[in-house]
Amino acid sequence: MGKGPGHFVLTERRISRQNAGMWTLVLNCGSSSVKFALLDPETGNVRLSGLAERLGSPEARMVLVRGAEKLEVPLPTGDYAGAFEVLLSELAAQGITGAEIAAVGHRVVHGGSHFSAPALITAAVLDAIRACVPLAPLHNPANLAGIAAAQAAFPDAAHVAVFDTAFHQSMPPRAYRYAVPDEWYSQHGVRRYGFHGTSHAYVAGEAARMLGSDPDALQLITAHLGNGCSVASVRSGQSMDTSMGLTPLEGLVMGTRSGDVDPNLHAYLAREAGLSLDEVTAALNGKSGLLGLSGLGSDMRQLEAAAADGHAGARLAVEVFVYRLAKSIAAMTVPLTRLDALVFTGGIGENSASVREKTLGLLGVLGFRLDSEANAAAVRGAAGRISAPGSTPALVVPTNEELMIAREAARVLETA
Ligand SMILES: Nc1ncnc2c1ncn2[C@@H]1O[C@H](COP(=O)(O)OP(=O)(O)O)[C@@H](O)[C@H]1O
Ligand SMILES: CC(=O)OP(=O)(O)O
Ligand SMILES: [Mg+2]
Repeated sequence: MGKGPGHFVLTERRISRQNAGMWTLVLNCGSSSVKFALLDPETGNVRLSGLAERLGSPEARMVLVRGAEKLEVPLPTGDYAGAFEVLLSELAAQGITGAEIAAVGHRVVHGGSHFSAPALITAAVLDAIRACVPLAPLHNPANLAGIAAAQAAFPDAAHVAVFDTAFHQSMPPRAYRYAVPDEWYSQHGVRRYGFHGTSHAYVAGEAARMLGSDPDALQLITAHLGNGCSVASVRSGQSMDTSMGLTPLEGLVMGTRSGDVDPNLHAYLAREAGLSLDEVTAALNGKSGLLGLSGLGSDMRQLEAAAADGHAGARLAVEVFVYRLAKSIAAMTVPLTRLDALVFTGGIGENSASVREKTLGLLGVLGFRLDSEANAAAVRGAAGRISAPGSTPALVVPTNEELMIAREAARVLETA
């Protein structure tokens, strides 16, 4: 383990920070992409960030962002190891050695019921992440491969897993239990886990700052609307309920995911269309949602433009997306005694004034009235209140999962 100045010294049970001011690398390894950011968890200052896409294909490439500069690098091997090699040489080019990376914070999608907080990655933690592979077959294997590649590339750093599910471990049984045979829960872990916890927690904290309130006194609904979408009910800084479930397929309409459907769908399509379980599951995850409804694409920007041009499928997709979102937001009021604010975040929540306007338009019953000017201004990273005076407050709060993961990783090191 690292012993030089500026390293975290890892002993079996203890870690001590020898030198502040080191960098934290945040990694979000998906099935075909790696997102990363090198930042200072105290200031949030991002030194370098990037995205490696189309891994596993000959077109694999990495886009590196240094300040205002963007640079595209091909990845001939197309794998995680190749992506880390490019990252290491880019760090070296910037005068940062791997040894200056004190911690690597890994986004891990599914932690099951094992984790209600981030964890220093040990053999036991890796076993627990592996045990959750059947619950997240698309996400967790990629997270594990990313951890292995990063441990090889940055052997002296402390590696910390930050789980999407952890924040939602505070949900009570009435929110996380499904009405199914008890042994499915007790023997197979069939329950609601919820995801995007890092983002829901971050924007709830930022909303409290914007409102000038104590987070412990606030009752919020947070809507994370990216490629994956979920809403959460957050009371006193704790998740009380959320729309995603056993897996990230449940709940809202998403880019390519269906969200809620009738649970008889698999059996019906097997009988009527001769589809296998795997084929239906793959279509519900990859060919449904905005893509399935529009027949055009999964990208909200593209669909809004096509809808404006009169494309019927795009119009329907946006309409169903918004209707289902509003319905889920209404459902998230149930654990609350009042609603202090609704918070929009994620690529769609932070940028689509039109989705926000339509959603609040369906939620007049909850006391929402839009401030159109403020709504139009809250785009491209601008935070703000988009509700009119006297309305139930609605806010736009840009998420920053990377900063939250970096802070969580730093917190694990400080308390270990
Ligand atoms: N200006 C915009 N107007 C509408 N939608 C937008 C805009 N900018 C980004 N989006 C949408 O945000 C979504 C991606 O969200 P993002 O949070 O970046 O995704 P991810 O979940 O992959 O991190 C896409 O549907 C994209 O079209
Ligand atoms: C868990 C999940 O849905 O993540 P993402 O939105 O990154 O796909
Ligand atoms: Mg995102």
